[in-house]
Amino acid sequence: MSSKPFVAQWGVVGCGWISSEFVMDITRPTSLRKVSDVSHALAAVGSRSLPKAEDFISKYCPDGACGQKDGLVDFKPRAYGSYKEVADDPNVNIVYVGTMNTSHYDDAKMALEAGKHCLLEKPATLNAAEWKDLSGLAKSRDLFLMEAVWTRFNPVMLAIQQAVHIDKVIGDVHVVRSDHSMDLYGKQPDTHRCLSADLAGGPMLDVGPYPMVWSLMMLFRHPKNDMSPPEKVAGTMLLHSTGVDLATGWTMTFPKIKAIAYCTTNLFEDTDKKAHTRIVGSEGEIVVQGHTSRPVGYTVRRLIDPSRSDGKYHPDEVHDMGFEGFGLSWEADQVARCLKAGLTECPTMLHKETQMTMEIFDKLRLEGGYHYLPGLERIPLKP
Ligand SMILES: NC(=O)C1=CN([C@@H]2O[C@H](COP(=O)(O)OP(=O)(O)OC[C@H]3O[C@@H](n4cnc5c(N)ncnc54)[C@H](OP(=O)(O)O)[C@@H]3O)[C@@H](O)[C@H]2O)C=CC1
Ligand SMILES: O=C1OC[C@@H](O)[C@H](O)[C@H]1O
Repeated sequence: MSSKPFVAQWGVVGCGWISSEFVMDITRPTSLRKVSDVSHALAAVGSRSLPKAEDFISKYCPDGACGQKDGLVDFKPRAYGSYKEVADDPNVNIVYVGTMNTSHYDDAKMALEAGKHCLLEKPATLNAAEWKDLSGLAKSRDLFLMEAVWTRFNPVMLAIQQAVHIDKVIGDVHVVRSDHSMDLYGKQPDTHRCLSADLAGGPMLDVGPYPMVWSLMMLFRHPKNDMSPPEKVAGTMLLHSTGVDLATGWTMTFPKIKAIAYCTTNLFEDTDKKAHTRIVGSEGEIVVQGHTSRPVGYTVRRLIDPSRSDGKYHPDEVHDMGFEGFGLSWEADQVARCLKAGLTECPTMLHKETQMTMEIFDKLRLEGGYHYLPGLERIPLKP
């Protein structure tokens, strides 16, 4: 006899684009992805404007999420004209923060102080000091907190991790090259959230987490690296007239496994969707397809004779793993499992990985000359 699934009861704050993808993904039937241990309910949606929250619910989730459609809970989603009311709603046990970078810290803190778990969009905070404070607050209250780096939970990422770490299909991994760039410069106004200093824009904070996640999942989390942080991190940044970065590149070394990551991001070009991330080992390479944040497949290219450097490969092994939806459901399912198990952090997206990422971004920003406008950081970096 199958037992009833655990239901995560979500409250969503911010009625923008990614929040709409999130609620549509938690509305998709869990059976489509063969999940039966957890489910999702949408308890509340909050916006700075009540009519916007009402419109959001009627457009994306009038009947709630999959758990409501399956009759697992009996409440409907409620609309609120403030974020605080979402956190205070008794049906909400976890708040999804889908607001601007500049209010992530405040919105997550508000949720935690209301006694609610929190899934916080990337970049988690503006600096490492803010994240340290938030993660300490979550721990002290025995609450779950996670930065929403959804790519970690994508089955393509997990299949490649298995192929590289366990099945060793490319031998010893030595190089990860990963890019996430977007063609926005000169095509969007400087008020766009990715170009604006008021909104702490720039590609490093916006899409830099994706080259980072490929590097961390392949190298930092390599069993032989034993979660040792990169020994050396070096970067270069090109600044926009608004003060945010327009292009940033950084390298990270992992000497325990003789590996290096080359990460890049800019606002001048759209990343090549057929080869955004390349993982190279002693016996071949893996080339990832799709968006850097949303991989949909990968190709394994095995060297015919790994002892030679003649560039001759066996025929490509193509793994097409396309899926329906945006791809946030796996992340939501994993968060629900963590809540069910009473965890305060997710084993595959640890607080210390967000901390390390924020420290690297702080270093790249300071060395690159990207300084936030006064007052944006709630906890300023120590000089
Ligand atoms: N995981 C992923 O794939 C993605 C993650 N993101 C992340 O999600 C966050 C939101 O991005 P996105 O959804 O694209 O942005 P949108 O502009 O579509 O929406 C952001 C929402 O933030 C709220 N908000 C709060 N303060 C402000 C403000 N001062 N100005 C404007 N909006 C404000 C608004 O909600 P309201 O008006 O309802 O209060 C707005 O709708 C970003 O931090 C981004 O990094 C973004 C895209 C993809
Ligand atoms: O996280 C993201 O992924 C997709 C991009 O389009 C978006 O700007 C970014 O925030």
